[in-house]
Amino acid sequence: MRIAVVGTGYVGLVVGACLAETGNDVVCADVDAGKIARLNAGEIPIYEPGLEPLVERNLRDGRISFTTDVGPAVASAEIIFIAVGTPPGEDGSADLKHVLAVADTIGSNMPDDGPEKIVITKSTVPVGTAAKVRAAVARHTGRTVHVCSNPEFLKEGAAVLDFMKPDRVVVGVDSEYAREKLGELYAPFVRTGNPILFMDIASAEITKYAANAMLATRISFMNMIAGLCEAVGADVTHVRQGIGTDERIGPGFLFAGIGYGGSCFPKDVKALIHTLRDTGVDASILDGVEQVNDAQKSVLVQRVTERFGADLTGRTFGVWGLSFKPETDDMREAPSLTVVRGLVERGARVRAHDPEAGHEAERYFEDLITSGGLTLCEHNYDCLEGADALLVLTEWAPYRNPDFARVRAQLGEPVIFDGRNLWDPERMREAGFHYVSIGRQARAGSARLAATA
Ligand SMILES: NC(=O)c1ccc[n+]([C@@H]2O[C@H](COP(=O)([O-])OP(=O)(O)OC[C@H]3O[C@@H](n4cnc5c(N)ncnc54)[C@H](O)[C@@H]3O)[C@@H](O)[C@H]2O)c1
Ligand SMILES: O=c1ccn([C@@H]2O[C@H](COP(=O)(O)OP(=O)(O)O[C@H]3O[C@H](CO)[C@@H](O)[C@H](O)[C@H]3O)[C@@H](O)[C@H]2O)c(=O)[nH]1
Repeated sequence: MRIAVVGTGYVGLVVGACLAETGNDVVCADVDAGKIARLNAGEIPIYEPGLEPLVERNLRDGRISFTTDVGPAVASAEIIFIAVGTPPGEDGSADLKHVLAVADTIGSNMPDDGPEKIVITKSTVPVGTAAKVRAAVARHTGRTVHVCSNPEFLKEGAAVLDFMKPDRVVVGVDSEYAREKLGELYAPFVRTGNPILFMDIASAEITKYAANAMLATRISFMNMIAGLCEAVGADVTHVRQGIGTDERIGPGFLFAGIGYGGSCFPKDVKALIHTLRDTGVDASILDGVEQVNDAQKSVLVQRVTERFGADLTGRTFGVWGLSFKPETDDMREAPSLTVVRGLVERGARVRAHDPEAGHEAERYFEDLITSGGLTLCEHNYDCLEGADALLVLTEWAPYRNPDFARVRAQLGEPVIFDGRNLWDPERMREAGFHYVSIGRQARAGSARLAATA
């Protein structure tokens, strides 16, 4: 099938490459000329495991191409994916300006004849958006288009695998033609028996937000329980195992940490709250989810000030991990933004390392780097030179089994604040570290119940 994917970011590029891999003829269009130039030169602008060989192979075999000419790309395609960003507006609602700009381009480039066209919202968009896309196209043309909602559930860091072997494909349609075409398009991806769930468009649009909000709720719930564990001297790891083995709950997405980040959960929870309020539905569960998450991002800075005092002037801290999670260079809404800024604002200097997000960190922390508050290090051990303590913010694999003797020798004091619960508290204590993690030890002054037990 001839496919156009408009928006060649994390989602658009993965969708385009995976659809090319199954034999489709794909053109990826984006208004960012720099990005398209790099892609045409065979360079992948993001770090995403497995993506580079996929793009290379399909580029070489002529099944994928990249262009800034959005108009001709959508004019010649029979299936058009809209995969542009839907950032939060000032009120938290999803800003649809890029989506509707693409719809406008589709309408104004509609050929007078040729095969029927399917327009798919792949971007995460609030319920009711398909109707707005349809209206934007219809302003330019009398031709009918089949507008569908096909939300994407891929995770960064595992995007190619998630798209190739999805748990499910959700498709909101209101025509038999679109249902058949999308059934054919996705057939190679659901061969192993995972379902394509066809439904009405509104339900598909809501499904995406419901999935992300449910996952974000689990995380905030576990961070709340971690706070309780710290207050009474219990261990959130045991609680996680204790509840995750109940098959009604399941083991995934129950890891306490320093809050969820990334380009999706924070913005999608906000957008769903906005939709709920707009429609007069109580949003208090999600208000709580956000509140817990905002507080959780500051937990490590609080622990640092409990140990070193509110004024951190003259202190230096080593930081391992800046991306919002491992296996990605993405720093959008990363907890590291709160933690690193929090330390520097209190007078500290930070020496940080990330295996892939260095170039993003240069952008996000330009001011701190210029002022000397933050130094980015080539190697994770370089961060520890002259540092008072180490903070672990992202659970990258190379951080999991460090040379603890070297860590101890390099640190001014053997103090580690672990935001991702990488190590066993007892073993860390035996190794001579003052080790602070999330929800696994009673906090000084808050071990009320444990002390009285
Ligand atoms: N990143 C994820 O893991 C993920 C997963 C599922 C769904 N989503 C959703 O998918 C959408 C895209 O997310 P992303 O992370 O890929 O965003 P992104 O910012 O990485 O990419 C968006 C791209 O769209 C381009 N663009 C903007 N306006 C355009 C226009 N008018 N014409 C052509 N190109 C245009 C931008 O230049 C950019 O390259 C969002 O709605 C997001 O919520 C993201
Ligand atoms: O038990 C957990 C699991 C995750 N996280 C954090 O949650 C955030 C999001 O993680 P993850 O969901 O793995 O990453 P994303 O790439 O943002 O993917 C989410 O957002 C995408 C965009 O909508 C969806 O497509 C995916 O299904 C959904 O998992 C990260 O900061 C993680 O550190 C935790 O704190 N505890």
